[in-house]
Amino acid sequence: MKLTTAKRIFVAGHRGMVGSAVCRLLDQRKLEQRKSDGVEVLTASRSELDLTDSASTLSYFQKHRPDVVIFAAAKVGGIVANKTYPVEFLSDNILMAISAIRAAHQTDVGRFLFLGSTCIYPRDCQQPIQEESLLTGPLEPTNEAYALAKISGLKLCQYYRSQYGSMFHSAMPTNLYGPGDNYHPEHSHVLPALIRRFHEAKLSGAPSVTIWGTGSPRREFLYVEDLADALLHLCELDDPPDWVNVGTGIDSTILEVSQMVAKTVGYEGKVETDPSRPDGTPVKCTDATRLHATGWKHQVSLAEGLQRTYQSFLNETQSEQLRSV
Ligand SMILES: NC(=O)C1=CN([C@@H]2O[C@H](COP(=O)(O)OP(=O)(O)OC[C@H]3O[C@@H](n4cnc5c(N)ncnc54)[C@H](OP(=O)(O)O)[C@@H]3O)[C@@H](O)[C@H]2O)C=CC1
Ligand SMILES: C[C@H]1O[C@H](OP(=O)(O)OP(=O)(O)OC[C@H]2O[C@@H](n3cnc4c(=O)[nH]c(N)nc43)[C@H](O)[C@@H]2O)[C@@H](O)[C@@H](O)C1=O
Repeated sequence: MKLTTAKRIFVAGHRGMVGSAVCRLLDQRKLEQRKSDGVEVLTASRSELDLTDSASTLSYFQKHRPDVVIFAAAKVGGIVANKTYPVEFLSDNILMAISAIRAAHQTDVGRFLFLGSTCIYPRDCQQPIQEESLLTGPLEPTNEAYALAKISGLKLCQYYRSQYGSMFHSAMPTNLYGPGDNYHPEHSHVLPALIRRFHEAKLSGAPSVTIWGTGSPRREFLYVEDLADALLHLCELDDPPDWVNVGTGIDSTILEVSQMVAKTVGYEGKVETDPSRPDGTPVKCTDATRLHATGWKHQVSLAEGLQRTYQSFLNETQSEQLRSV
C-alpha cells in the first residue's frame, strides 16, 4: 500500500510539530481533493485517543480502519526533560509504539511509518552515523530511556515485516525545528529554547544570553517541513529501508548555532556558556547516503529555516498560540 493509493491516512500526533507539518503537506498536495473518492486524513486528539492505552488504540483502529499510518505521536523533549523524566520517556513511548504497531497488525494496516530519532545510536559511534551503528555500543545517558523505547518501536516494525510481511518501517530524524515547536524554557530542544531566550533578551535589552553546556557539542538540524516531505516520500517506496536516517549530513557546534539564532533574532549582546548544564552527546550527525539513495534530499538550509521559524514564533506569540508545555 502506498500513500497515494490509500483511502484512510491516520496521522498520529497531528497537533505536534511533526504531525501538524505532515497534515499541512497532505492538505497542500490536495489529498483533500480526493475526498470525493472517499480519501480521508484521520486525526485524534489525546483526549479522544490515549495511544498508551492498547485497548482504546485497538478499538480506534478497528473503528476507523486506516490504510496508512504515519506515527508522529510521542512524549518528546530536550536534554533536560529526557534526563529528568526517564520513567515517562521510556514507559509512555514504549506503550504508544507497541499499542499502535500491534493494532496496525491486527487490523491489516497496509503501511505503518514509525518515527524514531538519531538518539537511538550509541553515544560514541562513528561519525557521520550510519544505520548499521545501531546496537553497537552504549547509549548517551541523558536520553537512554527515550532511545530504548524508540529502538523497541523500530525493531517491532522490522520483526512484523520479516515475520508477517507487513509493510512496517521507520524513519530516524535528526534534531528538528520549525513552526509549532515547543518553546518551554526548560523542557524544549535547543533551537526553540534559544529563539525564545534571544528574543526575550532583545526585548529586555539584556547585555548577554547564557546557553547551556560548553557550546562545543555538534548537532545537525532539519527543518520540519523537509521532514514531512521525506516522510511522504518514504510512504511511496515499494521497498523502503527498515529504518533510515533523515537528516542533512551538515552539523555545527552549539555555539555556532546560538550565534546564528542571535543574528536571526537581531540580538547584538554577548553569548555566554554555562558548563554546569549537560552537554549530552558530543557529536551527532547522520550519514544521509541511504536516504539519498531513495531519491530524497533536504531543501531548506539552517539559515533559511531559522528565519521561517522565527517568523512563525512571532506569529504564534502574537496570536497567543505559543506552545510551552
Ligand atoms: N522534535 C525533534 O527534534 C525530534 C522529534 N522526533 C520524533 O518525531 C515525532 C514527533 O515529534 P514532535 O512533533 O517534535 O513532538 P510534539 O511534542 O510536538 O508532538 C507529539 C504529539 O504526540 C502526541 N501525544 C503524546 N502523548 C500521547 C498519547 N499518550 N496519546 C496520544 N497522543 C500523544 C501529542 O499530543 P498533545 O498535542 O495532546 O500533547 C503531540 O500531538 C516523535 O516520534 C519524536 O520522537 C525525532 C527526532 C527529533
Ligand atoms: C532530538 C534529541 O534531543 C535530545 O537530545 P539533544 O540533541 O541533546 O537535544 P537538545 O536540543 O535538548 O540539546 C542539544 C544541545 O544544545 C545544548 N543547549 C544549549 N542551550 C540549550 C537550551 O537552552 N536548551 C536545550 N534544550 N539545549 C541547549 C544542550 O546542552 C545540548 O548540548 C534528546 O534528549 C532526544 O530528545 C532527541 O532525540
